[in-house]
Amino acid sequence: MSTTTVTTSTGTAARVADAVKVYGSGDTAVRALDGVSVTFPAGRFTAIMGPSGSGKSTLMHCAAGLDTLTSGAAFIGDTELGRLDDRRLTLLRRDRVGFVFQAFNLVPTLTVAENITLPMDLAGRRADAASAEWTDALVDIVGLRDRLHHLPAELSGGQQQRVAVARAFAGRPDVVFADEPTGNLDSRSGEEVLGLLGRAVRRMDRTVVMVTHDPVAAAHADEVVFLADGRLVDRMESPTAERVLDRMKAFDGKGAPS
Ligand SMILES: Nc1ncnc2c1ncn2[C@@H]1O[C@H](COP(=O)(O)OP(=O)(O)OP(=O)(O)O)[C@@H](O)[C@H]1O
Repeated sequence: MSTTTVTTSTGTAARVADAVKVYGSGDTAVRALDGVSVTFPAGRFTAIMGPSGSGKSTLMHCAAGLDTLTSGAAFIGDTELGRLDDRRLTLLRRDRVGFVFQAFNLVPTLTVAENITLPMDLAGRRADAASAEWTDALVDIVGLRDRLHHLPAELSGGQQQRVAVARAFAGRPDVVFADEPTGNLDSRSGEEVLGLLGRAVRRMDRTVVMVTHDPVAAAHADEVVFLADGRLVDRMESPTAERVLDRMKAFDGKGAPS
């Protein structure tokens, strides 16, 4: 089954070039990103790791168009985010980007089914037969068919996050950004969610970029990029939890390794 909608000619789902992000100004200025260039290839699962405060969330937010860079450029496909006005940026986020957050962020008054289709309903895309078929397939993939008419509060945390994963992929976005998606889950539910993200990439040609603290979570990715002090300091293909943990130990207490 080919479900890919938009990938670019370069096979790049998202990227940032010479990304600098400075919070505040003067003596209190914090350089959260200090010249990061990184590509997130289409059809791949990339994890972003690094010590606390290294700039992981800032990178994700700027790459996803949730925040703006101080200098440099961020692209979704071939579209440079800094060139879009607010309205076009909002539409791009709605139509081409999916999000999974640590806190699930489901709408409590909507059922599981309504939460999953919400982005498409907002975009007026529900009538499309292919979209309906895709959503139906997603419901099975995330294993929520028997919960479709429940409210989020009636689900476990793991089930709620699976709804959030289905919602993120529902509009067949170019890229899904996940910020600590297993941070609120026990290890079994976390494994289920990570397995889902991995299957979406490998079996359905999706693209995932995930920020995580957890080497076990990062091991589900095809590649890990490591940040330290706002800089990209390493990349690791085909990670294992053990190798990621070893790499992270090198950061302990001393920021970027020399
Ligand atoms: N809104 C903000 N205002 C000022 N400084 C900020 C803001 N957001 C982040 N920072 C600072 O920017 C740096 C990078 O923060 P960021 O949250 O991106 O790191 P992180 O690697 O995601 O950290 P963690 O793993 O602890 O979530 C930190 O020094 C942080 O204190």
